[in-house]
Amino acid sequence: MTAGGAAIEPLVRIENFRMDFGETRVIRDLSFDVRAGETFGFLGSNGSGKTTTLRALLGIYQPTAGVLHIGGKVFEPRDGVRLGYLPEERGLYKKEAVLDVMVYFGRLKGLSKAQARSWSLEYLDRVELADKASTRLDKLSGGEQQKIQLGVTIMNDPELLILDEPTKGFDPVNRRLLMDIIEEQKLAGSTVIMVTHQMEEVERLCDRVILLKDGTSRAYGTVAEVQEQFGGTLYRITYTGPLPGSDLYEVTAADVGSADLAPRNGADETAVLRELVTSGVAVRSFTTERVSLEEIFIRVYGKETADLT
Ligand SMILES: Nc1ncnc2c1ncn2[C@@H]1O[C@H](COP(=O)(O)OP(=O)(O)OP(=O)(O)O)[C@@H](O)[C@H]1O
Repeated sequence: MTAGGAAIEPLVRIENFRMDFGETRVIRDLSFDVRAGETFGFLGSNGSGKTTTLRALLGIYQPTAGVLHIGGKVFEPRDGVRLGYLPEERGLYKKEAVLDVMVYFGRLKGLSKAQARSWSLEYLDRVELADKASTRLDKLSGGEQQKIQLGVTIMNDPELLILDEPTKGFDPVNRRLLMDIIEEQKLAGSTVIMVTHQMEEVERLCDRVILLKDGTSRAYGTVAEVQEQFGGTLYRITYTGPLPGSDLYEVTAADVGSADLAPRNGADETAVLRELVTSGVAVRSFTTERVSLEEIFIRVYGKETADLT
């Protein structure tokens, strides 16, 4: 709310979005918003409709029904917010030299040739590709090409950065480098929408998230709120002896002598511990952990979904 009490229009607003491809309904009824300045995690299993939603938001697909607005209106490429979009399908002009391709895109995005060149050289240095400036793009590895594509995406200092699986196919070191670059964009004030399957990236970067399932929202809110929706905490125990089932907890992970227990039916730490001891489990350690997004993801999309609600 503003000081005067008027609601602030979110930068992205999606309301009652529906998307059919012929007879197939991919998005059923999806509503969420993305506020200016936040980093928003767009999560869901393969084929749940994330890319479809982004394409409809950017006018690549015509929605079957619903409102998809950026900056209060339907997106128009050359009008409105400055956008950086890293699509799921990658591809740049592969027969040209890296620096030439970057400068070309910089010019398309409104930079002068000198600005595009100096920005690109600095970026190439940052992503450890300074020695590849004159190399043809198709001589670069897949990950190296992706670094160039991310550079092209962010070089116009976008107000809204939409990244469809930005770190897909990267090794851990380069993934961290890419995350650092995205975080810098966030700190510089960009609004970021990020599709990712990497929960540690979400926990590191995202202010709010949505989990898409069966064409609609399964969970939505800040990372802490989503964790709370899924019980908030779990109990990690080490023990000896058998571990019986109980109405007070669900075993969500188990190894030899250790297990994670998600409380059920309103049980708290004391109730779960008492239940374990009463049923003869020799508890060696008992700690309370915050349920991770990874765990939530598995519960929503894995075979235990039926036990959730
Ligand atoms: N143009 C299209 N015509 C028909 N079906 C489509 C089209 N585009 C997407 N789909 C279908 O819509 C569903 C959602 O696809 P989408 O690419 O949006 O999923 P996603 O959540 O981005 O998946 P992933 O995580 O695997 O990238 C899939 O079943 C896909 O086959």
